[in-house]
Amino acid sequence: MAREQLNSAAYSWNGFTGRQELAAALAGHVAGRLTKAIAERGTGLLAVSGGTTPAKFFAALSAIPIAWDKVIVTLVDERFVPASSPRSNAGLVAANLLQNAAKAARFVPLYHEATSIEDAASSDDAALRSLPWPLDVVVLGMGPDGHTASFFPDAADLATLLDPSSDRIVLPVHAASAGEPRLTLSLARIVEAGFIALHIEGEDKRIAFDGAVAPGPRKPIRAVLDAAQKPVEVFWAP
Ligand SMILES: O=C(O)[C@H](O)[C@@H](O)[C@H](O)[C@H](O)COP(=O)(O)O
Repeated sequence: MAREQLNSAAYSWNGFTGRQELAAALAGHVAGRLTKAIAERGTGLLAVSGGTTPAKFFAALSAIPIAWDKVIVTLVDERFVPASSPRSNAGLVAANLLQNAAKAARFVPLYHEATSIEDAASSDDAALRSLPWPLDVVVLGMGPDGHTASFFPDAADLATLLDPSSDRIVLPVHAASAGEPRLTLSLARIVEAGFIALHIEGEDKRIAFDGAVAPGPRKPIRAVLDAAQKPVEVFWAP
């Protein structure tokens, strides 16, 4: 269990001594919340982030024998690349999460060929409306710059991405620091989730998180903490 628990109104800190211990604990929490959702409403809706951090957590979660055939997995955000690209979050999820018991889950990707990122976001927005919102579980990552999802500090139209009253599900993102155009869930859909986990590892990210919650210029992760309807559960290991 967590070695260090600090609470505040906006988040609960769960510190672990090792990354494998964190992965097992986070996987257990997510599996439990999905099982509860399935019992309450017949399905569990999970959104996960990509990047380099989640692989151990995905592997641990994939092996837990819950009713995966009643789980829908989608992405918090996606790079505007096909699943075959090494940059693809859909590819990361396919290789690490949709394995073992979790192979039975339904996966809803964000990327598909389109003439522009705006067109892709609009068609995603229409297509994902049929999912059983709100999210039951969302697992966020965070960059050293305090971005989460694809809410990059230098994103054009960042205010639209962070609008807690938005009725959008998927939005397009243009941000020089992102590497390529992105598709992202809106903050509004993220903060209404039943369980919001923030999975970060390493001293650099702990320092970045501490900086984001301290007084000062508001970083995107702080916008999520401020708007979340329940405390965000932070899972951190060195
Ligand atoms: O597509 C992505 O990259 C993610 O969704 C993004 O929000 C990620 O969680 C952070 O950038 C942290 O990435 P790392 O895990 O690689 O540090």
